[in-house]
Amino acid sequence: MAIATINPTTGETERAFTPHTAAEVQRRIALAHDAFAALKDTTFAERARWLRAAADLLEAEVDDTARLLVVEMGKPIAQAEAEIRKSAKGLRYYAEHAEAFLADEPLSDPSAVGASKAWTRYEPLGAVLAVMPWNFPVWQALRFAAPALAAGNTGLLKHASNVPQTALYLDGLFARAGFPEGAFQALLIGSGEVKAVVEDPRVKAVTLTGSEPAGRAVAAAAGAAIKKSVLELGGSDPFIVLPSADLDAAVETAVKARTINNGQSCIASKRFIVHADVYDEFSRRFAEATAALVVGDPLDPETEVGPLATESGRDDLAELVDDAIAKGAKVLAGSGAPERPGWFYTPTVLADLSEDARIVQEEAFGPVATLYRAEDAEDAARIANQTTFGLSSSVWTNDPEEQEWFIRRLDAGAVFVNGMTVSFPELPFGGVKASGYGRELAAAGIREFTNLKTVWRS
Ligand SMILES: O=CCCC(=O)O
Repeated sequence: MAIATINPTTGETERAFTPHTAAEVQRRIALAHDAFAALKDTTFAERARWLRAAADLLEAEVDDTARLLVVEMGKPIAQAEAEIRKSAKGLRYYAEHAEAFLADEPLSDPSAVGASKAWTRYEPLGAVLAVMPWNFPVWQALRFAAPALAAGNTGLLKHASNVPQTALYLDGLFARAGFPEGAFQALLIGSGEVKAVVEDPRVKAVTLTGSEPAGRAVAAAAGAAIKKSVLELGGSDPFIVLPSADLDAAVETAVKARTINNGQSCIASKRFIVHADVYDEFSRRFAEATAALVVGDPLDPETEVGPLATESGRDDLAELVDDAIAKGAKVLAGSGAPERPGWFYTPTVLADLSEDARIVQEEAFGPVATLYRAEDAEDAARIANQTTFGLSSSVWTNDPEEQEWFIRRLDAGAVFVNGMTVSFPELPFGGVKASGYGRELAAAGIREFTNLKTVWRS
């Protein structure tokens, strides 16, 4: 795939980039390696000051950067601004908390191990490679960068090929904020070059947010080199509605949850599993609200759903829908690409899916919802757990026992009760099953790329 900004609203190539040469990649890895030697001896306070300065820059430049996001990947402008502000918040969060998260932890009774004192200490690892996706091109990269840099690691960003200008913006951000040269750099390379970077002895670990095949390839390379990896892969998150739920809130949130970011979020609710007692009403209202969404130019503040980010993404989504319809699915709203330039897909609701429809198992990365009728809570949990994914989940019930039952029963990295699945700097983020392993954000996220060193003193 070419490294280029191709505007999804028009289909026009706005700017193309020459990939970094092998020599330039080597130079950048060396710089990241050398920068680590400097960064690991800086204090938490110094790194916190630079993280706050980076947050200030993000906020001051939000208008231009938000437009860049819209041009590169098509999300509605207000959502682009919100993403940048959330990223600034993430930087400030680690500026505030990194030192406490990585504080030494003494053993309360060192005599139990024959020591006068024993403790654990978190130390940074070195240069970490981050392979990041285009769907939240600032937030995803910075939720890696903030804890990594706060801990004293350096970062190398291999961003998605369709967001090169965002990658270059982030490449400059941390140096402008005061971090040592080389602390955070972008590599303009294709996915074929990633394995060699993972294998480079100066690169100590890798994190990837992206597709399952990409995750398998990167994890295999990291495993062969005995390096730590964190994977955040796809999801086909369930949104479960039970009879005691507040239906108004559930319908409103369901529409937002499925179509935020033009339907391209790993933790978007994708499968709507509704108890038979409320199925007819929920599905009617959900389909009506989906059909009423304003689809259009993402730079227009009235637009609720813009184009998909890539032509291939739009075509893959259309294939999934066509396959489901061919196998008997009922279309309650939308379906098909509208007649206009760019990579739009009409927000769609499908019901009565055949078990062998691909969309029942595969992730629909766009504004397409599937509806399932559940006979009871047990049936709802069965449907929710039937995919290979396990990223997040949302369950709507006002019965406290039912809430607790679902928290235990859902195979997912997170359960949101009566709310939309969202990431927060304060909460760990990650999945189980084919959605990946390891955690980003919160204390767990900063500890992933550290050496937990045990110290024993006689
Ligand atoms: O695409 C993954 C979700 C990103 C997020 O909302 O943090």
